[in-house]
Amino acid sequence: MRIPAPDSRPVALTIAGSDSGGGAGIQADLATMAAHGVFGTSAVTAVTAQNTRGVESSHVLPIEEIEAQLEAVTDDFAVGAAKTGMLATTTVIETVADRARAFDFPLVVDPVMVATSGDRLLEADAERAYEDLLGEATLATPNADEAAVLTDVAVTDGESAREAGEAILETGVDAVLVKGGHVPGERVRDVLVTDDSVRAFEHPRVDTDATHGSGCALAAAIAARLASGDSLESAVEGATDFLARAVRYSYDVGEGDGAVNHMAPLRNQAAREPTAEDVHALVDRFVDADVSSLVPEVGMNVVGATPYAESVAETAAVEGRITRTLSGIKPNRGVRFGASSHVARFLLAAREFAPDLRFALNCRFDADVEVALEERDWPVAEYDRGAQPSEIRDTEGSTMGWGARQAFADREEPPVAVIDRGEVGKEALVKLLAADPDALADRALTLESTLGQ
Ligand SMILES: Cc1ncc(CO)c(N)n1
Repeated sequence: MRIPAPDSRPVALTIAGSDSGGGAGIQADLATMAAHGVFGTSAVTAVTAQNTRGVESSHVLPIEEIEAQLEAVTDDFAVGAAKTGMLATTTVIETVADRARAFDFPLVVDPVMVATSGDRLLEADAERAYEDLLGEATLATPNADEAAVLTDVAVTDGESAREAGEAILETGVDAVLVKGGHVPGERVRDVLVTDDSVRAFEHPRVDTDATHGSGCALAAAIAARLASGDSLESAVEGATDFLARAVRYSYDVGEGDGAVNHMAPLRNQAAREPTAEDVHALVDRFVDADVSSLVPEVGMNVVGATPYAESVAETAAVEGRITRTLSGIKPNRGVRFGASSHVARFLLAAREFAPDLRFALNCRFDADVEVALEERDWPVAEYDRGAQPSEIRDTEGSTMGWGARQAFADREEPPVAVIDRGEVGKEALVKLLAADPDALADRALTLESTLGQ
């Protein structure tokens, strides 16, 4: 027999409704907790018949059954934090408020009233019951609509968010996160208000309607992080970052708008090693094929982004680049995450337009390369460094983001090669991009053999 190796985990609890569609409610909360390395327990308040299009019907469990679940969980597990979602009726809210008096762990209350689809999840007039529950809570996470119902303050900007947060603090809750998802604007601003501080957490807005389950995921992520020992501020910071990625890489499921991707951050983490191996294998292929004729003076780099990469630290590349030798080419050091700045930033900026692009490299560029590219008849774009406004160069500190925007914006088909003709002191280069390593290798090797003809 083998000895067991038990895995000890923080425990979190969700008190919420079931979403048969899987994107919100209990299902979202447990997935989010699992994605945070936290063991998730649950007390189901109601069962909804729901999908990505809307809520068909909803059945509230008998109050004794909700209490029995709360009792079963808190009696046995060392719960580190809890969250509430759909509580459905005044009676359920009051029961949870009553139970919460004995909780010795933080409680996050997401005052769920209406689903993203527009369907009600709380009986009419039950909103007032939230006051008692909030009095027992560590954090409330209202969106602008919920904040307006709870306070009569219309949340339209940072100032009104603070005002609404302060009004909700009157219930006795320790902190309020007034979410900005429903407030129009280029950036989403979630404002955390406590008795002695106000702090905004900002993210660029993702142009999507696939936000089903976003509020559930955010509150569950905060609870999971609190259960793991985070401070409130760092739990909110980590959870809003988590949600930003879950929204950008939403699940394309169902006929409706789709749901947030609770697993994107975890899958991204898990993809690091295979991504680094892909870069390694690409470098080996290029060394074996001796693509010297493609290697620029500054050296070539080969970059691989994890599938949900958002930063240079999530791209693998060759440390010290690949350079020419007397007998061929060689990578100067190993493959490491964050090793490329130039090509990695270009790839990340290109992913703002074509998010499936994951691999890129930079090649030498001259008139022969240009002829070879023309012969292949690939979609090719270019940008002119000289045309870059100096303010952008100063604020972004690099030409890569701007260059990618020039090359990718307003095109039907993303380019597979992007020419940078350089300028005085900047070598001309062409960058090749692809969704998978084989496509990148094929393009590089095809370009190399076309050049050799
Ligand atoms: C069960 C349930 N809880 C919460 C929400 C809010 O998105 C939903 N749609 N369904």
